[in-house]
Amino acid sequence: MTSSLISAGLSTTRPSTDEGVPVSVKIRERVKAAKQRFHANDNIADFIQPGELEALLDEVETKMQGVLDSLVIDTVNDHNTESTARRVAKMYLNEVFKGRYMPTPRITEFPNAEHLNELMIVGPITVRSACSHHFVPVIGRLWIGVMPNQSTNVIGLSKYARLAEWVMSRPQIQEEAVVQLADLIMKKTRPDGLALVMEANHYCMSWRGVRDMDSKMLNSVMRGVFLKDAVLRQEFLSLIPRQK
Ligand SMILES: Nc1nc2c(ncn2[C@@H]2O[C@H](COP(=O)(O)OP(=O)(O)OP(=O)(O)O)[C@@H](O)[C@H]2O)c(=O)[nH]1
Repeated sequence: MTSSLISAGLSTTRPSTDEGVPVSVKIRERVKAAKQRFHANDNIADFIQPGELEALLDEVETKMQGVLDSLVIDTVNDHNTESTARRVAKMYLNEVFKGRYMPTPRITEFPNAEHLNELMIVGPITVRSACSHHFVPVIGRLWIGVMPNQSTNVIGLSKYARLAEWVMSRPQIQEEAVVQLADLIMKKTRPDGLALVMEANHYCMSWRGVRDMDSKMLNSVMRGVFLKDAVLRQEFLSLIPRQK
């Protein structure tokens, strides 16, 4: 009787083997075990367990405080920066890089009852991202052209903007961001064709570095019928009102 009580007590107080292991390490080990990538512009939501995002926020706050300390900023006496480490951690995890940590937005699908296969364009969708190199803003706009498939469902118009936000709210480079978004829309909607144009200001070129205020980066991705049909491609490009 006594011995069974003692062993029961022992088993409830025994420390778990990963106690003290930073939550970022636990998440990283899961991603590695699944042989997945965790580049800056990858989504890792599948590897984060309930409650871990809050623990990750605490961990990033602590590390950010270390950065402020190394920048020799008196966060104890400076009322402006005393909560900056927490603010920056929240901004990264819950706002500007949330597309790494949150699952894919839910997409409402509607039957393509009329078997429509006419060109549809949505835009300009505002792009808010950050460059992977310096973590400073990339702000721009994008246009999406879709040639629906007569036999697949159509998705709600706002969902293009939601998918774009999910992909862009990660550290990105523009060339990879547009390809990621095109792949995602192709996977979700299976249209006959997809055209995507993005133009953006990169603050790493204006706020710092060469400090060129006017140059933008422009790029496009064409898939399916937009690749094969030059007239359709031209129709899309002529309809997007870029100069406004
Ligand atoms: N191709 C591409 N380059 C980008 C993008 N965003 C930023 N860059 C560039 O990435 C480069 C990073 O270059 P590095 O030479 O490693 O960094 P750096 O020494 O800070 O460079 P400078 O910006 O020239 O001062 C810079 O030339 C940026 O302009 C992007 O979306 N695509």
